[in-house]
Amino acid sequence: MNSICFSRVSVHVAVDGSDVPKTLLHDFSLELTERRIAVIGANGSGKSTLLRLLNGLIVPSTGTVVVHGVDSVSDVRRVRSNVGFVFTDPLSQLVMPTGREDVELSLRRSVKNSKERAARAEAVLDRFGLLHLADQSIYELSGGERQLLALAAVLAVDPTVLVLDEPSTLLDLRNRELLRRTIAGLDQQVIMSTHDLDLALDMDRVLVVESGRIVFDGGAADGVARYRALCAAALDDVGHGARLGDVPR
Ligand SMILES: Nc1ncnc2c1ncn2[C@@H]1O[C@H](COP(=O)(O)OP(=O)(O)OP(=O)(O)O)[C@@H](O)[C@H]1O
Repeated sequence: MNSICFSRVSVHVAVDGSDVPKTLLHDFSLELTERRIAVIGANGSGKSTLLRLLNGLIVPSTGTVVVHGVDSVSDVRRVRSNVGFVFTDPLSQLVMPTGREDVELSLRRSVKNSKERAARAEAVLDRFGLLHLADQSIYELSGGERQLLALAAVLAVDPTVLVLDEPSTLLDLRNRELLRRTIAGLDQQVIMSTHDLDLALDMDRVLVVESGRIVFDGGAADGVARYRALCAAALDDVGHGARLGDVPR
C-alpha cells in the first residue's frame, strides 16, 4: 500500500504538423517503496514528466500509476489530496499576495476555523524560519525564500507523499543544508528530481533518466556515478559538434 507503482507506463504527446507523436517516456514499470528517492538526468531527459505522472498533471498514454493505493487517473482528486507537489518555479505555485495568506489558503480545507488556521499557518512558517517574511509581498522575496515558502505551503497540509521538482535550485549553501535536514526528518515518502548530486547522494534509491528511458535504478552512489559517466560521454561529443541544448539520443 505504501508504494508508488508505475505499471507499463509510457507518455507520448502529439506534435503540431506531424503524424508521429513525440515520446517523452518510453514504456517502464517500477515499484517505489523506499522513503527517499531521487530522479536525476540531463536537461530534457524526462524527470519532470515522470514526477508529474504522480499527481495526475500528466496522464499516462499507456499503463497505470498507483500512488499509495490510489489510481492517478480514475481517482485524481484523491491522489492530489495525498500527493504534495512542489514545482521548480515557486511563482507558478504561490498564488496569494503574501506567504501567510498562501499557507492559510493551503489549510482552508483541512482547518475550517479561521483562528485555528491562522495559528497553524504561523506555526508552519515558524518551523521553516519564514515567520519574519510572512507578511511581505511574495514578489519582494528572494528566489530561495520563495522556494522555501512553496515547500512550507505544501507541507502545511501534511501530504502522504511529497514530490519535489528540483527543490534546491535557488537555495544558498546554508538553505540547501537545511533542506537536506528537513527532508531527512519528514515522515512522508519523498520523490524528487534534482541536479544537486549531494542531495541525490542522501537518497535511498536513485533513478537515472536519459532520453525518456530509465537507464539506472539502484543505490545513490552507483546512480550518481552512472549519471557522471553519461555526462562525460556527452561532453566527449562536444568535440564532435554537440551543442549546449542537445539532448543525448
Ligand atoms: N507537452 C509537451 N509537448 C512536447 N514536448 C514536451 C512536452 N512536455 C515536455 N516536453 C519535452 O519532453 C522532454 C522532457 O521534459 P521534462 O520537463 O520532463 O525534462 P526534465 O528532465 O525535467 O528537464 P530539466 O532538467 O531541464 O527540468 C523535453 O524535451 C521537453 O521539451
